[in-house]
Amino acid sequence: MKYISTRGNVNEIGFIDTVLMGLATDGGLLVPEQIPHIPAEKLQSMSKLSYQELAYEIISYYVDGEIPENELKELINKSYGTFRHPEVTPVQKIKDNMYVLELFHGPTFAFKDVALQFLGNLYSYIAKKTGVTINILGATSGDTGASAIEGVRGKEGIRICILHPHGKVSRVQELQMTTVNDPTVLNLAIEGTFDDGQRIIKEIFADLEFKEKYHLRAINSINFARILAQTVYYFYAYFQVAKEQDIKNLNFSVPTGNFGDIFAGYLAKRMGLPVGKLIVATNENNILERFIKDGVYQPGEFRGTYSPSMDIQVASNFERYLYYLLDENPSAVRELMDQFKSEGKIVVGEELLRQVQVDFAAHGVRNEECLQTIKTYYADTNYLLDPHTSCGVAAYEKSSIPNEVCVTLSTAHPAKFNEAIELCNIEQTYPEQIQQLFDKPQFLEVVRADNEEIARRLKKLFSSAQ
Ligand SMILES: N[C@@H](CCOP(=O)(O)O)C(=O)O
Repeated sequence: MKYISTRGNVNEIGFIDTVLMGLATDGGLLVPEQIPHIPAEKLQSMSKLSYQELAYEIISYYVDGEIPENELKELINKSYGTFRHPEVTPVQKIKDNMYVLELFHGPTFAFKDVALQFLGNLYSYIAKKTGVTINILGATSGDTGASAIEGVRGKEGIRICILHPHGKVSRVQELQMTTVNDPTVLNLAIEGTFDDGQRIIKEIFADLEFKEKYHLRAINSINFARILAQTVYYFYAYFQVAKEQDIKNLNFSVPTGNFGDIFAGYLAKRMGLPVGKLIVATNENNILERFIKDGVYQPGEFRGTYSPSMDIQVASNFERYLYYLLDENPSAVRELMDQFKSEGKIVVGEELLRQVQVDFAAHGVRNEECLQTIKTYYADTNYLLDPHTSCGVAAYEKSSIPNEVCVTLSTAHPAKFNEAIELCNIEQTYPEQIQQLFDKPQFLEVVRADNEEIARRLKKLFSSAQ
């Protein structure tokens, strides 16, 4: 399997080099040259596998022999051995036609653990095998940061710097990241939004001399390994629901900000999984909803919401989707991305929009609607939704397919977002791992959202001895 850039100016590379490159050197995103297609009979045989066995099958298509079978299996087993549920990502039926895929049973209680436990172990494996240095730079709107730190901390030869928007993540998200006291971990709280952080890291990655000199690696979903690991749970969910229901195509409602999680579902569909509609659930930061409904991709004004992990304007993985929408034509992608840079928007015509709407539906959930959905579901089903999952469920309810079977991705545990839960007058019990965070000291520095300032901090962190 070879990987290429959505913008067409990177020579094809293998899986490990793709992981190490993160953001493509031409500014685009790396994608497989050809998406593998899994025949129906093979899918049938996969349906009985455990999560770990299934992960091995799916991931192997993309690793394509670069990691020996026993080592890849070991890496996968180690990654999912840290999950609190034997099924890793269990599916719960909430009501007729409505399932929730619980992705929050990993160490930091968010779906990011599914990919970042894997990526942390993968980086460690690559470092040991090849001797390369792994210095990670990432941006978070709340969940990726803690999950990435948890995925790599204590692993020899790995250092990590995470930017988060100061005061714009939940209390628990902040504590999960900033109570880590380790010289190899640097938390910078930037004065700005997640979009500022994501822009800064992309600009720093684009400085190829700096990237090479300091061995910068990515943990955000710009790294294809993130998408790949997230693809597995779409297959797993499909197989679990198919055991209970006679389904042909299964719909998924996906709370999304950076378009990574839903792009993983799109990839699963292109691999042959019978997926119906992918419902894009956003909050009031609804650039993706507007694109899917009207074909106009244009950032709006930042809105603080109860689902801070989705407080995102510019969705990184949108470019990967554009690449497929534009028939894998890198020049067309380049042209649109240049237009986005110069004019601040991308507009697609009616024909392309029709294609978009074949695969996707969308709903942007208002703040009040998010809280109301938490309250209603708690009252009716006794199931406590976190505010991101609540957006997913609300988007499903608003879509035109409420009589078809749908799985909503539950991206986080409600204990991470008590700010919203307490406004619903619901008292929750914190899991022990979260409760203990409240007594710990914090380690973070507040900095200006300024490339030079961040680069200065990085040089210091990445030049220090481990
Ligand atoms: N919602 C994310 C934002 C970063 O997204 P990623 O999938 O690219 O890591 C977060 O919680 O940090």
